[in-house]
Amino acid sequence: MGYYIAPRFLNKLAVHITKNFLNLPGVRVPLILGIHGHKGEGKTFQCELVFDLMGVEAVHISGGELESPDAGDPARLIRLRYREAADLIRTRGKMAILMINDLDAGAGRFDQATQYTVNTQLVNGTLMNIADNPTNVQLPGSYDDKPLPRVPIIVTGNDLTTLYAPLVRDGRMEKFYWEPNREDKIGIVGGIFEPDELSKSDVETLVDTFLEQSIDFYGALRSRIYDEQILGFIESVGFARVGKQVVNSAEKPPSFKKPDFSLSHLIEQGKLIVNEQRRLQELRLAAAYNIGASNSQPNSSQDSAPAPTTQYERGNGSTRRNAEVDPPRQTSNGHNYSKPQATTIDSEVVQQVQTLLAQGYRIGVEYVDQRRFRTGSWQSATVIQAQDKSEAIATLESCLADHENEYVRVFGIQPGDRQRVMETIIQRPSR
Ligand SMILES: Nc1ncnc2c1ncn2[C@@H]1O[C@H](COP(=O)(O)OP(=O)(O)OP(=O)(O)O)[C@@H](O)[C@H]1O
Repeated sequence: MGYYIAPRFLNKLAVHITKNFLNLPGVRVPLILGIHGHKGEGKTFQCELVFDLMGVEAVHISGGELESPDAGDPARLIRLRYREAADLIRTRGKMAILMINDLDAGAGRFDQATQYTVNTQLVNGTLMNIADNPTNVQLPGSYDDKPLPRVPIIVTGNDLTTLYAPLVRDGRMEKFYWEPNREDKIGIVGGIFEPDELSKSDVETLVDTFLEQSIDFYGALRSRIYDEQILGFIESVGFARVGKQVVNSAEKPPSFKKPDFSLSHLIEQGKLIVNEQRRLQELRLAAAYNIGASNSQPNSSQDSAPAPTTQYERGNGSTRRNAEVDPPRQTSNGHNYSKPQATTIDSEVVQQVQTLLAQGYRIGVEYVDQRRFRTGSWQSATVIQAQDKSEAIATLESCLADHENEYVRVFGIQPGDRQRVMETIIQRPSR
């Protein structure tokens, strides 16, 4: 496969790395480069391509390593890996960097309801400390007074605003928002399909047909084209024997003839993948399961109304409607629901809010525009702290007004483990 690196990406990374190895008089160079943007757009992959091209040694940490049951472990790991990279520079005389993938997944705070753990605080603090003193990074229990070479740090993430704000300030972290434009996509997709001899115009048509899709989609599409042949192979060997044939087999590995990489076939298969994405977005089975789970909460308040068990869809335009909501109802213990006030919000949503508040949940609100809806890149609008239903509904109404013509969803945030329940899309843009 002919890998293509978008020139903007290459330039940004090459300058950041090189600048950190130069001694520019009177210039304070940020140690960290934060590459952020939507998922699957090739942030990590292209970093690796740049490291290969430039002969840079990369020492990795992934976001998943930044939590641990033992407080302090991840911060120690960062210092350890930083010193490993410094050692590579010293002993091999090569450029080396520390690469932290998906930093926000490990050290971010996704909404006001998620708390910093001791580890996330320490990780943010450690990175700040290293950015301020890159030549003096010590491990607990020992002190090395020999200054270290400076090791540039590259972090990737979807939303770096979830990190501790002083860490991302300009002196410490240079930011690079990566969103490939049409030209970048044509170059990258051309590289992905290079072995399949797709013409330039076919690549352009493919990109234009699925312009909203991330780079990841095209890799998945290429892999999917092989599915028909693989199924043919499984059927020829037999479903029961295929395991023996492909794992530790003495026989020659199967070979496949070149599948149909015609443009029309690619578009047809691409549409199937898009349909699957759409179903995933719209079905939201997890939300339905959560609703079921929250219904069976043993300690749910007696005053709370039964939670709706299914999601509902809007008709045309928006889910919101002008409604004088439900009349007061009486619970089994004789308590009245207070009569809801007139609101522009659908009565089911009002009831959902009431249920969540009664069960002690906080209410998260997220929004996303039409384009990002397809990639599932929801952003936090607010977490409603109000205990009082009218106040909560008023906040929700103002959120809906702020995000008119965008998707808006609400969900309950369980106290303690902060799990989401009853996630429901309450507004959809009118097209
Ligand atoms: N330049 C490229 N050439 C070929 N394939 C690429 C290129 N860039 C990305 N890809 C494909 O896209 C996939 C996703 O890329 P990558 O994991 O780097 O995305 P990301 O932006 O880091 O995503 P996330 O934010 O979810 O971690 C890769 O596994 C690869 O298949």
